[in-house]
This record gives sequence, structure tokens and C-alpha cells, in this order.
Amino acid sequence: MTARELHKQLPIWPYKQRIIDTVTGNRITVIIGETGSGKTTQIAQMLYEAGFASEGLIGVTQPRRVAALTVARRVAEEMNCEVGQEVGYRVRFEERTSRRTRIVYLTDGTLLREMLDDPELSAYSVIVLDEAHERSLNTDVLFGILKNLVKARKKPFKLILTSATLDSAKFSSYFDDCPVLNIPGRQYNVQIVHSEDNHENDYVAAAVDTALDIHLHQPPGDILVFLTGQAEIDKAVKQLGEAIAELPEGSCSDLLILPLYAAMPLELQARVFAPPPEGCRRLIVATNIAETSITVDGVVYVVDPGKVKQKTYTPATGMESLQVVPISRVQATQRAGRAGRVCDGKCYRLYTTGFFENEMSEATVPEIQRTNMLTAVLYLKGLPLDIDVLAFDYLDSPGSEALEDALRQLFILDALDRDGHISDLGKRMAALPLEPSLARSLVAAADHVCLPDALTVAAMLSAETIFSGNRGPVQLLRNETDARGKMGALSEQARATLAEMMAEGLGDHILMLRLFQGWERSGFSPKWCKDLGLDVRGMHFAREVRKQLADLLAHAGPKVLPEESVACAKTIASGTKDSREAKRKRPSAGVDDLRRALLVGFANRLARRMPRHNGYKTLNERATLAQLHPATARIAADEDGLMPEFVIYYALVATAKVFLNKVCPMESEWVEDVLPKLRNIDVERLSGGVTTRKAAKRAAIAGQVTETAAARDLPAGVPRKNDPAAVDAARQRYLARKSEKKK
Ligand SMILES: Nc1ncnc2c1ncn2[C@@H]1O[C@H](COP(=O)(O)OP(=O)(O)OP(=O)(O)O)[C@@H](O)[C@H]1O
Repeated sequence: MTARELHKQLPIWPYKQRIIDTVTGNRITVIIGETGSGKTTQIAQMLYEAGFASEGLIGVTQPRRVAALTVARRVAEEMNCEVGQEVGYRVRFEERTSRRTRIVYLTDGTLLREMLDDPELSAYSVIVLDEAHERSLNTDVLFGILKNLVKARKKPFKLILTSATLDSAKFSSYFDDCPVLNIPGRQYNVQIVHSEDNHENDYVAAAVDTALDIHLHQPPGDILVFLTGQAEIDKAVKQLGEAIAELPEGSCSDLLILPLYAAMPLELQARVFAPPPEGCRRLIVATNIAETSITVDGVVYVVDPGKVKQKTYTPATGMESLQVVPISRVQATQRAGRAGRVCDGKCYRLYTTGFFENEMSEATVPEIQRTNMLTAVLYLKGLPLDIDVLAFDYLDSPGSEALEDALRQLFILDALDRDGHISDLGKRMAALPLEPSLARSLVAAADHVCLPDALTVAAMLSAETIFSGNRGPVQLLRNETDARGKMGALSEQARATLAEMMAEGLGDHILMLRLFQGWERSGFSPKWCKDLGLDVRGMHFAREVRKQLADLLAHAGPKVLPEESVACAKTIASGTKDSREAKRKRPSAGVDDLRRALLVGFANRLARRMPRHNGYKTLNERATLAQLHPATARIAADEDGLMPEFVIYYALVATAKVFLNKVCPMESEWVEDVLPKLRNIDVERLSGGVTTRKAAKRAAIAGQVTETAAARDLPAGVPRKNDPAAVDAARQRYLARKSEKKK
């Protein structure tokens, strides 16, 4: 049967009329259905057939770009068209749509950015927020904005939320008591097998063993293994290779091992979705980017060690921690759901039933409650809706501390004025899909005419791995004395090249620049990378990102950059060598302009050395003591052996100790210009004169309701200090809803 014939047999199809009727009769609908029942691929097609796309596009959001791409491909196949015709996609750096397009799969971040130019989303008649359970930061922000838009927009607009696993009562109550449709049934069964022991520290080895065991003893079908990150995946692939080498010759010749993670060039990701050679079994080793939405045609076995790498941000200190933690039960269900999509499947959980039931949390903590709110707040401020971010209608609030921290940082980056209004610079930054510090650095670099170098640094920072085998430049250089040669010592010549680059003594950003420039001079030779101990894939990824960033700046045009920088961005984006003009401007003697641009962008991440000491103290609200990370590229000390007084850092991380990660030294006289801005920031004024807590308290007193209820009812953007009308409006809305409920 073809994809076109198959899709109408999915469990969701018998419910087509109910879905259409509910969506027709309501502004907002929640749809819950088993994994693989057809939510992602079918609902948009049903709505299309029912005529919902005649007045505008049907947009379906995904938390990840790989999902948007592959699902669009599948739906195009089912609708018998090319991607970019009736069905298209839009993700950061890439778009395939045309005037014929009626259904668009796009990432939640892309939709959010589209709202900056078109806050009414006038091109759309329906938005489906898929995988709502994942609670990605962008999806959570969209919840609040779209909930308001549904009421405010004159042109009809429907909002649909879909998931396999969702707290339906909570969602329905937040979305004005909208109906919840439960779609029972799944197409294929997945047998769950729990292990007898929990694998705390040896889960990579256990996953490798299980995968090989499946290959040797189970009937045909591809295998999908979940691990937590690139380094772990590389390790598992290596271990698989070693284990296979010990097996009788030929026993695994038909096994094709494929890694899959986000920081991997797109064409390599695509290999996973291409049909394997005849008679081959695929073994895909992936991060949780493979957890939701995507179907790898052929996967029958899933190996789930139950771990995920989770980033947590503490607003009080600006500290980030990246830890491997147990997944939630919702995630375990999603992972198992990757098997059993094209036939019955089997999921091997490398943890006990007891662990699943008693130790794992029910749902994942929403990203909005554990992340830096900087980017989200910049978008909210960038929308022409006068949103008061502190009183915004969040499903789960990030908390006033996180929001106030974001306001403070955005003020330091010149994105907000003293009253918390977005500045012109802020608008330029919001137009770039980058974290605000990088966006600010690029804008400053364009003004300083050192854009090509700033693009290189931004791209290199975005690659997960630059050096191979978990080594930094310092370890690589030390390797010369590694008698065992276990880590693959560098050749004399390579070491000399690296030592020469490090001799500049300007830390990580500048070393990254030099490495990229050296690679460029070698004609982007993979051998050059390998010789220097660099990760070829990581470097290619950085090169790709650099090109895409340039492309993006070229498209953003004079709205964001001066004319000459737009021209320079175009040249880089076109893939030809940098123009002579750009080369001429590229400082060969020093990199001061670039460092100054970085200082402007990372003024929110400055640290000052302690007197007569090589420890640093961060210059944010709660000064935190930290040390330079041992893997930091060489920074030249002064004659007294002291490090530079000021550095900027990319992240403040807590492992065994607190470290400044990826550091660039700054000249004291440059920093003197920035310091006054960091002192005495008036957060109360930045937040419009009132904090969430105060606003909620006031509304609660006025409306005689609880503070939580009042906070939920505070309309976006209004509870200003001297605005009793707004507080009254909150009260009225609450009372109206209450009496509605009683009826
Ligand atoms: N690329 C593909 N190749 C083969 N079959 C596919 C593909 N994409 C989807 N399918 C089929 O369509 C079914 C429905 O997929 P869909 O993604 O719409 O389900 P879903 O309900 O959204 O699942 P989830 O909750 O896991 O995202 C799959 O179970 C599979 O049988």
C-alpha cells in the first residue's frame, strides 16, 4: 500500500468528523491521542480537506527542526505533492514553501519570530501546537500569546493543542475551559521490557550490549537507542565497533550504525531517514531529538536507558548546570512510541518497573521554569502588543526572579530602555534568531566592521564539540608528554601550529577564530582538522552555521545592519571566499575590534579578578566566585603572574567547582565604559513600576480572590502602577469567568 492509501487507516481517521465539528464549534481544542495515532501528520490534512485552509494557512508547530522537516516530507508524500507545494516547512535558516502552500510545518521558534512582523498571524487560519506536553520554552510562550490572539483577532482563527500525554484538566482550564477530545487506540502494539537492574553509571555500556543482543537474536527491524549527547553517542559508536570486532567475522556485516544529534550537519541527519541498503539493519544512536514526532520508517526496537541531559539555569546567580537526569514517565512513553509505528514493536527499558513507577516524575519540568528567560523576554518585548512580561498569562509562570533577571540583562545589552521598553537596538536583536548576547555582538561587530570574524566566533560557539575526544587545547598541548600515547598525541608540526595560535594569549574566542582561519587556509581540509585534534564534524557544523548566520544577516538587511555589512554577509553566505573588502578590513595584527564587539554583547557576563588573586567574581546581581575552567585556552598573565582584571565568559557552570567557561580577556579601559551601566539597575522601573507579586496582590485585594487566581487573570501588559482601571478589569474578568463556570 502507498503512503497515500495507508494514512487513512490510522486510528485517528474514524474521528475525523468529531474533530472537524469540535474545531468548527470552538476557538480552542485540545486533542489527546496515543503515540503514532496520526495527530502530527493527519489533523492538518483533515482540516485541509474540510476547507480550513481556504482563508489562510494551517500551521503545525514542532519543538525541533528535524521533526518539522521529516513530517513535512511525509505529509507531502501522502498528499502526492512535492515538499514546498501544498505542504511545506519553515525552520531557522531554511524554508520550503510557495504560493501554493496550504499546510506548513514549522518550529515553535520560527512561529514566534513570524509574530514579530505579523503579530496577528494574518497568514494563518489555524495553528496546531503539536507535542504540547514537551513544554518547550517557545511553545509555552506561544500558549499565552495565542490564547489572547484567538479572542482578539477579527479574522477567524483556530488554535489546536495536541499531545499523547497531557494534563487535560489543567490545559482545558487555562484555555478558557476548551473541549478536550480523547482519541483512543493505537495502530500497533509496543511490548515493554524492563531490565532487572537499574543502570546508573554504566548505561552506555548496557545500551550497547542490549542493541547488539537485539541484532544477534531478534527478527529483522531497525533499532533506535537513546543517549544523552554527542560525546556519549560517539563513545557508544566506538564501543559498538570494538564489540563487533570481537564477534565472529561477518556476524554484523549487515549492521549500519548511524548517530543522530542536533549539532550534526543536516545532510548527515538526513542519512538516518534515507532507506538503508537492501538487507541491512539500521542501528540509530540518537539524543532525545528523536523522541517526539519523528518516525524512522523501519524502527521496531527502542533501547531506552531513561536518561536525558538537562540544562538548568539559576537566575539568582546566572549559573547554568548541565546534568544527566532521569527522564519523566511522559518521555518514556514517547520514546517507546518510536517503536510500533510501522508494525508491532518492542521497547527495552534499562531500568526497573519500580524505578519507572516510583522514581521517575510524571511529567517533565517545563523549560520555562528552568531556563534563562532572556530570549523569550526579548521576543515578548519585541511584539507590538505592549506586553508586561511580569504579569503575562503563563500556563506555569517562570517566576518573577527569572523575569526580572532577564529584564536586567536586556537592559545591560541596550535592548531595553530604563522604562523597560524595547529600544531600536533591541528590535534589531530580536529580528535575529540568536541568543541576545550573540545577536548584540554581531550587531556591534557590524558597526565595528569586523563582522566576518564575529560570525566565525558565533558559529564556533554554537558547535557542541570543536576538539575531539573530550580534550581541550590545553590537554592537547600537554599531550606531548603522554608516553602512553593513548590520546593520540599530535605531531610536532601540529603542536607547533596550535602552540603558535595559543601564544596570542587571548583565550577561547580568539583561539576559535584562529583555528577556523587556519582551517579555511587549508582549504577546509579534514586532514588539517584531524592533525590538530579537532572534531571534523563539529568544524563542518560551525562552517555551516557561519554560512547560515551570514545568510540570515543578509536577509535581515539594512533593518538590522549597516549597508556595507549586509554586502559582506551576502558574500559569506554565497560560500565564495570573503570579499577583498572584508579581508582588507579583517585585522591581522590584532583583534581588538572583535573583542570590543564581544564585550558589548557579553556585558551581562562579565567577571572581575579578585585583588591579588586569580579567582574571579561575576559582575551580576549576586556576585559569584568562580575560576577559569581548566580547559580555557591560554590567557596571558601580567609580569606578576596575575590574570587580566576583566574577562567575559560564555557560561557560568557548576560542576565540582564553579567555573567560567569559554573566556575572553578585556582591557580595563574598555570595561570602565560599561561598568556604570551595571550599577544601580532599577528593576522596578524596568518592569513597568510593578512586579508580578505586587500586581497580583493588588488585584487580589480588589477582586477578593486568591493571589494565584488574580495573577492568572491579570491581562497582559496592563497592570501598571497607577492604573486602577486595569486592576478592576482583571477583577471583572475573574468574576465573569467564575459566574460562567457556575452556570
Ligand atoms: N516517515 C514515515 N514513514 C513511514 N510511516 C510514517 C512516517 N511518518 C508517519 N508514518 C506513519 O504514520 C503514523 C502516524 O504518525 P504521526 O506522527 O502522525 O503520529 P502521532 O500521533 O503524531 O505520534 P506522536 O505522538 O508520536 O508524535 C506513524 O505511526 C506511522 O505509521
